Amino acid sequence: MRRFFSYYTPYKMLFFVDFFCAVLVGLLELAFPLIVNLFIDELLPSGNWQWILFASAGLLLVYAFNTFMQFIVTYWGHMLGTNIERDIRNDLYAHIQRLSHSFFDNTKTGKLLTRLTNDLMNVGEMAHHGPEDLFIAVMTLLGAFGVMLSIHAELAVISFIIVPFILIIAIYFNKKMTIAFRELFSRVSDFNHMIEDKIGGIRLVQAYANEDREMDNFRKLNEAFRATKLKAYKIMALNTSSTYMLMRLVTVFILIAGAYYTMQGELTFGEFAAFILISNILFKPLEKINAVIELYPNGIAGFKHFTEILREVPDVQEKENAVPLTDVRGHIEYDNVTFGYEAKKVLNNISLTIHPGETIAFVGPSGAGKTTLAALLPRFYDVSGGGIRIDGTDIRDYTLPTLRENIGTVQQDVFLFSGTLRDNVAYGKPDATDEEVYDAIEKAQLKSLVDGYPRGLDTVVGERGVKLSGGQKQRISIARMFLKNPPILILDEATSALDTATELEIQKALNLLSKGRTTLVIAHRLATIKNANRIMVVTNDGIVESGTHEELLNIDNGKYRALHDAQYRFS
Ligand SMILES: Nc1ncnc2c1ncn2[C@@H]1O[C@H](COP(=O)(O)OP(=O)(O)OP(=O)(O)O)[C@@H](O)[C@H]1O
Repeated sequence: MRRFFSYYTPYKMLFFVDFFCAVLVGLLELAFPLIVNLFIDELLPSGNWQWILFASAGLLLVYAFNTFMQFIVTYWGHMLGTNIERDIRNDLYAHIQRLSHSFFDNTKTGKLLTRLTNDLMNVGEMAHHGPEDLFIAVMTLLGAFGVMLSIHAELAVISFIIVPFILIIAIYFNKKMTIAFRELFSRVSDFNHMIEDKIGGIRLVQAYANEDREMDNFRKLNEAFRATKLKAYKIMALNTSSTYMLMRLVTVFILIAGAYYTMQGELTFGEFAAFILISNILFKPLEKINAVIELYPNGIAGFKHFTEILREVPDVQEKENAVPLTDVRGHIEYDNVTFGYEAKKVLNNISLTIHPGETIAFVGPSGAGKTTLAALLPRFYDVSGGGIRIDGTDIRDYTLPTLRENIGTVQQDVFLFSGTLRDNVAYGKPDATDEEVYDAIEKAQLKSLVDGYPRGLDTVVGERGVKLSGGQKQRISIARMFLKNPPILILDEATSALDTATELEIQKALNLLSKGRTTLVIAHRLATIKNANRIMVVTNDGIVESGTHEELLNIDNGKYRALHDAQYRFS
């Protein structure tokens, strides 16, 4: 709760103005019953029209003032809520961005989507309505009770006898609603995850003609969602209707007791009428309390989810005294490196040295750990044993952004953002000029593609680059790398999606790019890495062979030779 209230701190002024106006709005509602009292007991018997008009004008003024206050409460109150919602969302997104790859390996994107949208909207509503409505309600109840007391103490107490019961019922249902909404939240999250997954994979669904099966799954989830929602609404309906009944009991109590006291001469007709009207005003704060009680579980569940993610500590952390990685020579050492994904051990005591400017290729069977070996260098994951050094310093001693700025990775799965060609290429250097972007595009053999589009660099690539071919996407990621210009390169199957002719051209470009840079190449097609300074064969037993293409071919019964023979057997 302390964390929640800390979000109000920057908006103290807004909060107090909103609160003040809200209380005025609540209390000024009491003007009407009081004026009615005055009308019936004083003004009507006197027959003085001047006073009647004067009192009516006074009431009109109160209403005009209250209208203005209403505007402030509704607009500024929601401004407070939306400001807090925005701040929490910014904090959450900033934190999510800092989390490590392992978190994303194990977290559904749909869940994060729910956290960032639905959950926080509920938190925003609670932030605004929660304290404000409760406070208005309490103040209006106290104000009403005070006015009632000043008119007739006994009747005031009778009128309020039921109020505690209404509050007890509200608290009882609040507990039930909290549980129901927690379940509902989890369903929304499942739902978002499914939509994200299945709509993202719609091409696969259609290719396998699996629409009916997916529709069945969707129906089941949708039905579970409906059932959970209905459960929550049932509790809500029970709460609203029982509160309604109790509130109407208050009116009946006042009617009976008020009639009695009026007949006894303890109450004037005007006071009796005022009591009845105040009992109607009482409903408003009680309904507000009820509304907060309905809102609260949503908001609290949303905020709890937010704090859960905030408590996630990134596996990969920057040391306090980390230094920036600058003037990189590109000397890399893997020293007895051990690593595993959770329980699964992938790398065992790997040691290797890569000299500045060298191109080292990793080949070997699928799943042996080549990609993992490279992913440890930019610290997407941290080693569980041993260490990796760049230019003699452990990579954990460098600041994370400078380490990653100096390492460029062209991956097997190219991710393009929905946007233009320019946006995607310039992602490597957001402040790049058009000349620089064109230069990178030319080097990545993309010029003819860009020139072929009427809108050139402003061509929209579609979600995840769906309007481009695999080879084109790969060349865009290579163009990005030309712009980023890092001293250390990781090319993970960088040319795998290219036809042989384009591959040769790109290979030339990549050779140019890797000149003077330390380059780690992961490749299955041996033709692309023949000229590497050294080739390492990685298997489940670690690095089993190392040498130049020729040296490795000459090893009798060698693994590299076997891979080579298998690839060239039919050529
Ligand atoms: N994020 C992950 N979480 C858990 N296990 C993983 C993860 N990424 C890879 N693995 C596992 O680690 C092992 C090594 O995977 P890696 O991708 O490094 O192999 P690779 O040699 O690059 O394979 P390929 O040549 O097919 O790309 C595999 O068994 C794989 O299933």
